[in-house]
Amino acid sequence: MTRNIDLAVIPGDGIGPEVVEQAVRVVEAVLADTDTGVSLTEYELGAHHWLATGETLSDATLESLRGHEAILFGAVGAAPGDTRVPSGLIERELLLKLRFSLDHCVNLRPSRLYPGTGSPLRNPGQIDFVVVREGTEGPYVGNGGVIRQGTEFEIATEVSLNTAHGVRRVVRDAFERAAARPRHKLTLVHKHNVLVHAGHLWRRTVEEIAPDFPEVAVDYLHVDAATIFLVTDPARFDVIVTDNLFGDILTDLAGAVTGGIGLAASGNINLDGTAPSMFEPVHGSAPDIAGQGIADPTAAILSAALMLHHLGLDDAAVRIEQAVANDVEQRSGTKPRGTAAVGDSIVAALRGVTV
Ligand SMILES: NC(=O)C1=CN([C@@H]2O[C@H](COP(=O)(O)OP(=O)(O)OC[C@H]3O[C@@H](n4cnc5c(N)ncnc54)[C@H](O)[C@@H]3O)[C@@H](O)[C@H]2O)C=CC1
Ligand SMILES: CC(C)CC(=O)C(=O)O
Ligand SMILES: [Mg+2]
Repeated sequence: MTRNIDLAVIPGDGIGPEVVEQAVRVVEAVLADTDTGVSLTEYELGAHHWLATGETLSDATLESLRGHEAILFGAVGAAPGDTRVPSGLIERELLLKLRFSLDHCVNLRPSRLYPGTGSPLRNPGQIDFVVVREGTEGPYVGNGGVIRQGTEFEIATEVSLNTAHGVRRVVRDAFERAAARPRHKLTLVHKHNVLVHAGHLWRRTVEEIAPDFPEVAVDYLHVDAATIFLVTDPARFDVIVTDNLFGDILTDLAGAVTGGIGLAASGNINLDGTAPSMFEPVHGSAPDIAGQGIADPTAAILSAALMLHHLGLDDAAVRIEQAVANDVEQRSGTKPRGTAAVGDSIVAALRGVTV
């Protein structure tokens, strides 16, 4: 064994543990054929853990997580109707606290229509783009408040925070990704016709950085128009750069048009290596299907592949992606399989893939 990767695993709530179990199996299977080993440390966190202990994410747990090379994350959050868990508590005090504390400024969300995947679109074309969503700022920072609560004069604010530093590093990362991809195209998505303060910062930043990447063609869409094109002509996109909220919404839509949210992977990237990056499916804890063994683990498995790329284990990552592509190709027209059956099938498909 020449290398051992030290992973933290946070299965979370609902379908999180179900899909992470399959992702871990696939990582272990792909590395079994290599001289890289893997150590896993599981962290019990999420709404269920808060109900049992009152802990969302303690400083000690956060410090311990910092010591790992990467984090594989399932999903967290209670069912929207579960009144035992205050809405937003787990999302803010666990998930967003992790992303913010570990400086996960780039939320990387690739979207690819695998051959054989059913898209709800009649003529989807070749969909292969990546959304570079800002991950630590925007309207998700909790900058707001309520006054005169419960009265007819109640005022609630939720202020979007955008720093020059935060926007610049994400935009530069998006340009670098566009330059490294064959089509060399970058689309800024915002709403700068109305959100003139934040929007103009994003726009000026793109204009400032563009000359460093003359090979990258830049265009711009307002977010409402972007939703149209994601449905009518998703093949036009290559790299999209956008803020935290718009990126959240666009990537669920992107998941839907590329065959379902159960296929959509993501990475929360710490760009300067000061903390571990974290890899998770785009979807949430899906309380409506939790415990039934029917969640699609493919998004979690593809997130694990993104993690292996990030750790420099490109051959292992490409093998997983190819095994997924082979498996997905055989799905068309067949009965949906359960979570474990999809994991079995992808582990089996790995055997036939060499790089
Ligand atoms: N990263 C995270 O941990 C996230 C957590 N959440 C939390 O998850 C909980 C549920 O949120 P929702 O808005 O319902 O979003 P969701 O993504 O959990 O579910 C939306 C729909 O997609 C389906 N779905 C999701 N993943 C699937 C999979 N792997 N296979 C098959 N179907 C799948 C669900 O059954 C549901 O019908 C909430 O507490 C929310 O705050 C939501 C999004 C991200
Ligand atoms: C609960 C949100 C903060 C997470 C989410 O929906 C996402 O990151 O896609
Ligand atoms: Mg989301």
